Amino acid sequence: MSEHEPTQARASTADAEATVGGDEQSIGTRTIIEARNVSVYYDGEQALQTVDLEIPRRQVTAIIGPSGCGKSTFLRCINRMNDLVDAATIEGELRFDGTNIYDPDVDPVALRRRVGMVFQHPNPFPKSIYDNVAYGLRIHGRTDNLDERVERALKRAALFEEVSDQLEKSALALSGGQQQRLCIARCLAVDPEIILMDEPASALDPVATSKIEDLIDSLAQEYTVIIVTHNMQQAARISDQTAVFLTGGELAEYDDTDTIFEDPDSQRVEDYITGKFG
Ligand SMILES: Nc1ncnc2c1ncn2[C@@H]1O[C@H](COP(=O)(O)OP(=O)(O)OP(=O)(O)O)[C@@H](O)[C@H]1O
Repeated sequence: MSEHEPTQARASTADAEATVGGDEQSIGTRTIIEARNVSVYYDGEQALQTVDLEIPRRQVTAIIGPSGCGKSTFLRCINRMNDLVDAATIEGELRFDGTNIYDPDVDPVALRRRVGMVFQHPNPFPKSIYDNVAYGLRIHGRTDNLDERVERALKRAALFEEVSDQLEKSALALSGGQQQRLCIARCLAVDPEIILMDEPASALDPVATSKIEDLIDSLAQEYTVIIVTHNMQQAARISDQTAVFLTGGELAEYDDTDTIFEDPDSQRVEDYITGKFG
């Protein structure tokens, strides 16, 4: 399928890199996130069940499943956003480049610079377009060549051409799709390695959605993208791997996207994919 050609090309690049430097390095190079027995509880109620999952670098991994099955919970584990939820407790290990991000000496703020996040509803600050993108750079004290950094982030988010002559305009005056690409630019400005996206296009119209999908495809050349989506066609179009969570927070199946959609292992996943429930 032609839609999948770019992803196949990315997979080959990752595999080629993975072979550099012997076995140990090859595993470390290809896998960026490794979840081992990750369980999450909210006030003692289990929302994720002993999830084991390895996410490869510089590819798009989709997380799908019915409402309430723990997709966002898993995504929020990867940048420790669940730390901000008092009711949440997490068990197991979640390794980022081999380091357990829940080790006591890991600084969640530093982690969140490396693992950026984009939410369902675009949430630009009530500031100018420029100041939105510069925000994280200023917080992290990276203000040298600020104009260049802002421009680069806007270009990477495929927004620069549309806003280059109005950088001082309020971000809130942009369309919903532009606001979402601005939020992606804000996230990219601080050079993350992973971008978490929680239904980034579900509040957008089809044209804006298609722009976000094209952008995700190009971002995966430089970044690891992990996206939660309710839209199965979207997962099939843009992702290399798909993880299917089912009710109760169980990871039912995880495989190449083509396999999940064309030849899933279990009847339950097939029923979900074919819309029998969910
Ligand atoms: N802050 C919270 N406090 C208590 N329970 C929560 C909290 N966040 C999520 N939950 C519960 O955890 C379970 C998983 O929720 P989560 O939002 O991760 O699911 P989801 O698959 O992303 O759902 P949706 O597709 O509807 O967004 C649900 O039962 C939800 O009610």
